[in-house]
Amino acid sequence: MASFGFLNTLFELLFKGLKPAPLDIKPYVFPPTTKQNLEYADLAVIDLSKASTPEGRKELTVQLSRAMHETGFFYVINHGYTQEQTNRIFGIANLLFDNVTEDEKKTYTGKSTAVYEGYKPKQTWQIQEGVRDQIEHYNINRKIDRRPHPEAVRPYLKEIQDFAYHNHHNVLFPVLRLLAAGLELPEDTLVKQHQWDAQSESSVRFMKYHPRTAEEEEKTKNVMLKGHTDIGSVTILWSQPIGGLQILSPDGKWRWVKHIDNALVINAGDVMDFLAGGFYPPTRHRVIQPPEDQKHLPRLGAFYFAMADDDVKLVPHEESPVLQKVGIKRLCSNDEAPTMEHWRKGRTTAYGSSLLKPGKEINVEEEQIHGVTVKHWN
Ligand SMILES: O=C(O)CCC(=O)C(=O)O
Ligand SMILES: [Fe+2]
Repeated sequence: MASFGFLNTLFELLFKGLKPAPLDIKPYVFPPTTKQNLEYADLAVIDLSKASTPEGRKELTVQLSRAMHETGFFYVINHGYTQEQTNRIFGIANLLFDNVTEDEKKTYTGKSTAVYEGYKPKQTWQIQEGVRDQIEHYNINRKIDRRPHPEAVRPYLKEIQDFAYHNHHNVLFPVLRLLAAGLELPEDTLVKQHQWDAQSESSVRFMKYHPRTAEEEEKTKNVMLKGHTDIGSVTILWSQPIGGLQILSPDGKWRWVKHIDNALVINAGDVMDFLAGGFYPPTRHRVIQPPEDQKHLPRLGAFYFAMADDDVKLVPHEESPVLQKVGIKRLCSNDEAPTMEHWRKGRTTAYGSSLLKPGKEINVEEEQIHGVTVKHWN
């Protein structure tokens, strides 16, 4: 036995000696936050570390369900990733845009119109007056080995997989439990509709907004990503210092979302509206040109877009005592309700390419997806 131990140690020493140095990446340096005085939205800050005790969960349920019901956006802090881990994810994200040739990007560009996979090149979406977007994104299903990925990120796939897992289990699940508790439903009601192992498109997305020409800015009135609601149930946005994200407050005013170091910005999408019978409405938001002192900089983002499992029928949880009290706001009848898969395909295929019709409200355009009116804000 002893000699085996010795051989093992010798082997390990030799092997370690031959192993390449740990792979390092150029750290992504976050630019400074804006010095401009902007009108910021007043958003609740949820300390997720409190979710580990029953008393903490009680407190968070009230705080979070009110934020989701009234504002639709909130911050999460103490989510379990350190600032260093977050910085590293942004460093890896940046490789996908800066360290991959245009040719290789073409190879990994998503071919499907019904799901985002791989790259979405710039200029695929209509914004206004013939101007198209300057946003690149790279979308990765949480089961990251479902597709191959560009060479530049292959050494970091484990970290991207861990990132997806962390978003799903350590952020999405606690949030879904608190949202269910806010509807007085069993804690796991929404978690069961978002299973890690189910067929679903819950995905990581890295995005890069490139600065635009003065003409593009003028024609779009500085809108980089039109006002919209998200397709899925919950969106987790990893806060980064370049401004531009705005939410439409209930008083009809667009307000900026302020950056908080290593915080998450979380919002509900259409699917939460369906499942919660209107109690957690999807938040209307957009991205405009960053403030004066940042507008020359590219804007890098990291997100987790959670969707329900593909086979989930998007009907409200009528059994909720809260919904029975306040009433259900239906988007369609239960008979006509789409499944998650139908909704995703309908929304993704139409996004940025369908012909929008003027809506009833000013500056609002509309389209019909599976008989449900979807609005876009200018
Ligand atoms: O870039 C952002 O801050 C928000 C992006 C967004 O709203 C989206 O991709 O749905
Ligand atoms: Fe969005």
